[in-house]
Amino acid sequence: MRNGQVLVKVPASTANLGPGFDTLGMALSLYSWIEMEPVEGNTVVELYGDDLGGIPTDKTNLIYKVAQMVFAEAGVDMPELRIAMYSDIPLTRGLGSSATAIVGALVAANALSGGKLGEDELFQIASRLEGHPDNVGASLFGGIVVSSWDGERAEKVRLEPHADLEVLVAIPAFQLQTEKARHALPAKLDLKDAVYNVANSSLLVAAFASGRLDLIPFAMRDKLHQPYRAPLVPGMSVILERATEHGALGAALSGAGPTLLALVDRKSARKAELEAFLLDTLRAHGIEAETKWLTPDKRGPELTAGAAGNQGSFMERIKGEVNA
Ligand SMILES: Nc1ncnc2c1ncn2[C@@H]1O[C@H](COP(=O)(O)OP(=O)(O)O)[C@@H](O)[C@H]1O
Ligand SMILES: N[C@@H](CCOP(=O)(O)O)C(=O)O
Repeated sequence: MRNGQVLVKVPASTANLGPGFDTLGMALSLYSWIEMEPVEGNTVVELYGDDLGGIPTDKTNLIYKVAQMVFAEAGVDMPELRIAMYSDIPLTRGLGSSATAIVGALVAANALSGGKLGEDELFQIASRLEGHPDNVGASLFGGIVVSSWDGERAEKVRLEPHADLEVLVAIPAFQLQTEKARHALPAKLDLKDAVYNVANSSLLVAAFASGRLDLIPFAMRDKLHQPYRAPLVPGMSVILERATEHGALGAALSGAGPTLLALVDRKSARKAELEAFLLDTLRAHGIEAETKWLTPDKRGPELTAGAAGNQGSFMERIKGEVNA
């Protein structure tokens, strides 16, 4: 067991990117910070940030439970822990907050147990815990991650995002549990719709891999999950249909929603128009939302090791990075 603290900065993620349900993920420049250190006495979980209300601060916390799994897997005795977390990622909005917590806990606990588990082992555990590999893959490897999980093993290829890709998200003021949005999906699909999605998801991956941003408007269309989730997010159908008329390369529900996401060419002169279109459309459907301009995160988790009993508060240690 390593002494001292470890601090991990983990990116948020957007899953699916339209047609790539449970397969495509992209890391985003919106972050959570998780600090972990073994302590004498009892485990404490400190949560900072406006949006973390309701998350348990005892040993039922997801981060603690994931750390427990890592220590068991690495064959190391479970220590009592001090866990601190600050997050700029809104919870339950389709920006992969649960994946971020899982990945941050895995990376931090693995570092404390001497780095016994490799990246692939962490990816397997994370996919199993999350139940799909798209968000955890993006948060763990950064960039755009194409993954496939058969219920036992996940494989992935990471793609470097195009330098001109920018991302606009409109985050509605209401929460939507991923589980609820998964229950809105049908048990069976029409063959025509399945073919449509296989084709578009494959084309989208090829477009990302070859830098063909011009193919995004065509390839980002989906018939597998978004039509069924549309009733859960008023205004979503209009945004998905018409965002390209307002300067987007393509638009999608981010993960299971309710956040809506538009891919944009960084050089576009129509960013203000697009942002107004998203906000006005949601407002016309009775939904207040907040927009953020983001970029794809290319680094994945960033780990810093500090000394035990570091001076200053957790927030002082990450100050300067938050909202940077
Ligand atoms: N830091 C955290 N500690 C504990 N649980 C968390 C943390 N972050 C997220 N979660 C759990 O994940 C849930 C959100 O996951 P989910 O419904 O998949 O939405 P999303 O991942 O899109 O934000 C939260 O309601 C909470 O239970
Ligand atoms: N592929 C999943 C992605 C869920 O992402 P989240 O960020 O909403 O948790 C799905 O579409 O259900």
